[in-house]
Amino acid sequence: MMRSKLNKLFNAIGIFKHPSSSQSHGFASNVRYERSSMVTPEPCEQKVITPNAEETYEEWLSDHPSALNSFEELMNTAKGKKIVMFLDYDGTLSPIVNDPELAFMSDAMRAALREVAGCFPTAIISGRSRDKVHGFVKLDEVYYAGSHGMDIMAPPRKHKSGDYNYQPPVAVEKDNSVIFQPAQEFLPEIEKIYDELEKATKELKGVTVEHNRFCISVHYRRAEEKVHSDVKKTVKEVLKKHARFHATTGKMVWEVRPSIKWNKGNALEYLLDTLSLAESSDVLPFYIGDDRTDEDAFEVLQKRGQGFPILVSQNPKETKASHSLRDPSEVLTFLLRLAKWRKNSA
Ligand SMILES: O=P(O)(O)OC[C@H]1O[C@H](O[C@H]2O[C@H](CO)[C@@H](O)[C@H](O)[C@H]2O)[C@H](O)[C@@H](O)[C@@H]1O
Repeated sequence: MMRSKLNKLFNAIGIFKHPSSSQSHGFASNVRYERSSMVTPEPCEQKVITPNAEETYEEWLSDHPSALNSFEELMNTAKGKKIVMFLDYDGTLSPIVNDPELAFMSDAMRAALREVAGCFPTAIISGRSRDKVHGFVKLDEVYYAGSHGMDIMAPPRKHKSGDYNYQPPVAVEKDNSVIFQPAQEFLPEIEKIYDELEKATKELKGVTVEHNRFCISVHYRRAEEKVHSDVKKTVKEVLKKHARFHATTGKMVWEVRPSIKWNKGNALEYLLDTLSLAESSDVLPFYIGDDRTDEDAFEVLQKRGQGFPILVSQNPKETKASHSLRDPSEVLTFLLRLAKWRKNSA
């Protein structure tokens, strides 16, 4: 009720067009290929500007209560359940900053994450390359899925054969872990696209291209507003030559990715499976994320009817998350409370 009222308001004032999230949803028993397409949302952040933003946020909170204020309630559900913690990186574990290379995680956040990972299986599912996010987080007790879930370092237990029709070209054991990379065959073309994007954006001041291994980010946070539409045109132009790829929008970024039906939601399911928890009725997954691509994982939890999808946002946003946290500092508090709860209940 409240949500639909808000949506009407947003539509009426022409802001906040929430796209269907980046890839198709549900648990893919196969990795399927999608027709290449550019998504249509404008390359801008989901900003909500209202005369009385705080009041609107309060209203939104009644639909997506703070995970901190609801902590006791959440933990009542958790009793006797196996908690698994999934987290996004940028905007969740680290604050959004102008330079993507400087999105460091605080020592306090690292310590909290280490605590949580000592209590529950913990995974980070990021749009960044797996190596880069590991470089920021620097914890070996956490599982990492990079490139929006297209590059997973899973626990040292192979998924049950037969669950996935698609087998990656290479599933290697490394440091006792399994690497799952459903988009491996796209790598040579990704290199070409990266070079083309670098060349095509060279003259666009403030625009940078980030190689995320199985996807590429074209950042325009540091570009003047008048350049934003040129960025979109450039990305579109480059993609015309690459029919097996498409682009989605994030926070001041275009993300170019292979058109396969594999997203953060699939990565979440895959990791649950490797933990032997996919079929378990007493698993309780949490997923905390701030961006559109996290909605795919929220939807998986919603469909499973298990666990808590938590959106990190200071603004009202349409989301499949059940709960919310305002910013990474609230994520930190939440992680600390969770670890403390575990220790007290053990
Ligand atoms: O899935 P995530 O871990 O949230 O990654 C999504 C993108 O995050 C990064 O970009 C965003 O954060 C940057 C640093 O705060 C910011 O400068 C940028 O404007 C944001 O879009 C990352 O650099 C991208 O490659 C990821 O795709």
